[in-house]
Amino acid sequence: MTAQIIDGRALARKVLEDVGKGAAQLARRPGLAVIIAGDDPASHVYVRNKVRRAEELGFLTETIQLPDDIDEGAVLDEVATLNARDEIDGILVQLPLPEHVNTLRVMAAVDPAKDVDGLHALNAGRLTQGSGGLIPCTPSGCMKLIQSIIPDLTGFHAVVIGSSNIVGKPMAALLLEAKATVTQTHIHTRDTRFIARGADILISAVGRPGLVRGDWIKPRAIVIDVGTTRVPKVEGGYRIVGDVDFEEARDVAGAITPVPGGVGPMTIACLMENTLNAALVRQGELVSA
Ligand SMILES: Nc1nc2c(c(=O)[nH]1)N[C@@H](CN(C=O)c1ccc(C(=O)N[C@@H](CCC(=O)O)C(=O)O)cc1)CN2
Repeated sequence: MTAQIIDGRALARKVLEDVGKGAAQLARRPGLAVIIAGDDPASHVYVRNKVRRAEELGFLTETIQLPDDIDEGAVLDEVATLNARDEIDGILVQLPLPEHVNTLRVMAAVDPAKDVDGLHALNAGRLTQGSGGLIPCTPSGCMKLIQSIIPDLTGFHAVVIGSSNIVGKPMAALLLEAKATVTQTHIHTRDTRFIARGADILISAVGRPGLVRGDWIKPRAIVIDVGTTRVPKVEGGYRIVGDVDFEEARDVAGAITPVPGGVGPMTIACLMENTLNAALVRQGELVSA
């Protein structure tokens, strides 16, 4: 058996098309501001791609580039300035931040109504209660990918490998809200392979290339690979690899996301969707994201 490949680029195009239509209805174009601190090359690629997509949709964009040695107070000042600007609907602080800057304090400073990353405690809390709010982009994209294969997840067993605030935890909350039975693993979990083998839907969000082997996968399961690790090539440059051993997995799984071209493009599309939703709420067109 060869797994169906879930095409993240194609699904992202559809999401972006809908976002474009929604944005065209607004009196004022959505505004997205991105803060990036430091010189991490991958972060710069992601930010450039986000800004490019936003501009293609006609959004107002602004990138605030800060040095690696910026102090936390200065980052908080930038966030406060953006919070106060009416034409900015969405604020995104690219992660990781430099080590000396406390990520949770910066997230807490973002106006929850403009928190298009869904990482403010208020939005994270609303997600666990199923009471709306802005949802982190990668898990939101994963849900769309999963539901493109199984629209109704009631009673399916989902296993989430990884427990980060940005992917693992919100992913588990979304799956629970969709009535799946959820198991979450973390760094101290014993025998992750055994747990993974029980999954109808397996999501790996760890950032360890090749962690998930073919014998970790239940036959016909849906496999969502969130890993995007840059591995240097001998001839120079790099390639992007996921957490899943794709060649082994495709012989066992029912459907699988590729890396690249799976979750990554959906992350950016869902950021655009969140920015539109934040703009709709702020312009009084929607009660809640
Ligand atoms: N504030 C945030 N920081 C980070 C997030 C996030 O959601 N919010 N997620 C990741 C990185 N990320 C977005 O910022 C991201 C990663 C990968 C892709 C993507 O499109 N990947 C492509 C390959 C791109 C390449 O060639 O490098 C793919 O998988 O097809 C988009 C966004 C950490 N930080």
